[in-house]
Amino acid sequence: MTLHRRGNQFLNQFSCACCVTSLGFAEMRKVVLVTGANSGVGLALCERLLSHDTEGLHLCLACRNMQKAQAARSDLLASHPAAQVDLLQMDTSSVSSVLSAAQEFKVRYDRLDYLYLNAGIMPNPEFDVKAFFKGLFSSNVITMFATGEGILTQKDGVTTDGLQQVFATNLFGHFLLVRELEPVLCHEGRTSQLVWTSSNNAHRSAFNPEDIQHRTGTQPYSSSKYATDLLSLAFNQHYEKQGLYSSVICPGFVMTNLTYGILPSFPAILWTLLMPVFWLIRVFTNTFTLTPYNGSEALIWLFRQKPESLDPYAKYHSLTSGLGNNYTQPHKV
Ligand SMILES: NC(=O)C1=CN([C@@H]2O[C@H](COP(=O)(O)OP(=O)(O)OC[C@H]3O[C@@H](n4cnc5c(N)ncnc54)[C@H](OP(=O)(O)O)[C@@H]3O)[C@@H](O)[C@H]2O)C=CC1
Ligand SMILES: CC(C)=CCC[C@@H](C)[C@H]1CC[C@H]2C3=C(CC[C@]12C)[C@@]1(C)CCC(=O)[C@@H](C)[C@@H]1CC3
Repeated sequence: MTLHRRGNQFLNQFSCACCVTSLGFAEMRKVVLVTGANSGVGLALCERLLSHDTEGLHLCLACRNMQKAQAARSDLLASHPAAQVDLLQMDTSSVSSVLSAAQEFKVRYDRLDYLYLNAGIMPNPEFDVKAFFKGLFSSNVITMFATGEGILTQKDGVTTDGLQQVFATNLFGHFLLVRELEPVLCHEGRTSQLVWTSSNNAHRSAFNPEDIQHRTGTQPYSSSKYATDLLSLAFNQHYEKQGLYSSVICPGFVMTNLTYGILPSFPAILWTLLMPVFWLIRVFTNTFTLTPYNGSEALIWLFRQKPESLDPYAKYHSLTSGLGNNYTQPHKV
């Protein structure tokens, strides 16, 4: 009951926004928190951050499953033994878990320089084979491959807090996290960055401001990503004067647990056999980044930028050329 009330209280704050260590000061390592860091794009980002700057960073992996988190930490330390890598238990779909993780974070660290809001799900996806083949022979074929538009729907669930699962996991838990971490994110004389993993699949048509959780539709994933884009814009306005900057990225189409789940009956070997087809498609659409390493390009690119120089109205895309070269390109949201 109490949880429901707290959830609702925060949900009200959220709606408004959407509709428009142990480390001491002596140690000046930048603190980076990554959600959904134990696999896919999040793990590749951690690896690349450590390759970029092993000594200057204090990395904190926020994961719901501590066994997977330990495995990811061991992998990272195997290639970067001098790195500082901590774990934080957090389930972004649960209000109480996010609140206690944020509390724990504030006890452990007194600063947060980069917050990567990356955890995400696309549960019970349904792939419309008929629409896919129709799309293949239409003028929209490139858009279909770049965005997945018109060929994917999902069946959503409800969390124990009474929120829609996709909304809670992809967006609301992250919203709550940012609000709770304000004291470590907003510091005078220092800037911090929020970086959201959004998607090309974010469609305005899927988002209904009267139903921000997408209780009644079949595209909760698209809706949650569109709301992510809106929220980032709103955060930029809200935190402008406090030195906190927010950006959204799309990693492109990446082979990860999330995408394997789209065709669950497809054995892993078939995905591997399809790789030459995907490389060919990449010649026509540079959004087929395919590997988590390539997909994390825009995330690492943003890490290297001065946040003041970023366009708050842009979505930064990880792209891979037909020849396999990675680059980042902004497109207006
Ligand atoms: N793959 C793609 O083509 C694209 C992906 N994206 C986005 O990229 C992001 C990363 O996904 P990707 O790397 O592809 O997929 P993965 O499934 O590999 O990674 C998703 C990560 O999110 C974590 N996660 C899921 N639910 C929760 C939760 N309730 N609490 C905490 N962590 C959670 C997962 O943890 P666990 O291992 O425990 O499940 C995992 O670490 C997502 O936001 C996704 O929407 C956007 C566009 C394209
Ligand atoms: C079986 C063959 C030959 C192809 C399968 C194609 C689709 C499974 C695939 C084509 C474009 C992909 C895509 C996504 C999922 C898988 C596809 C539909 C996403 C929707 C995954 C999640 C995202 O956030 C989008 C950016 C992706 C867009 C492209």
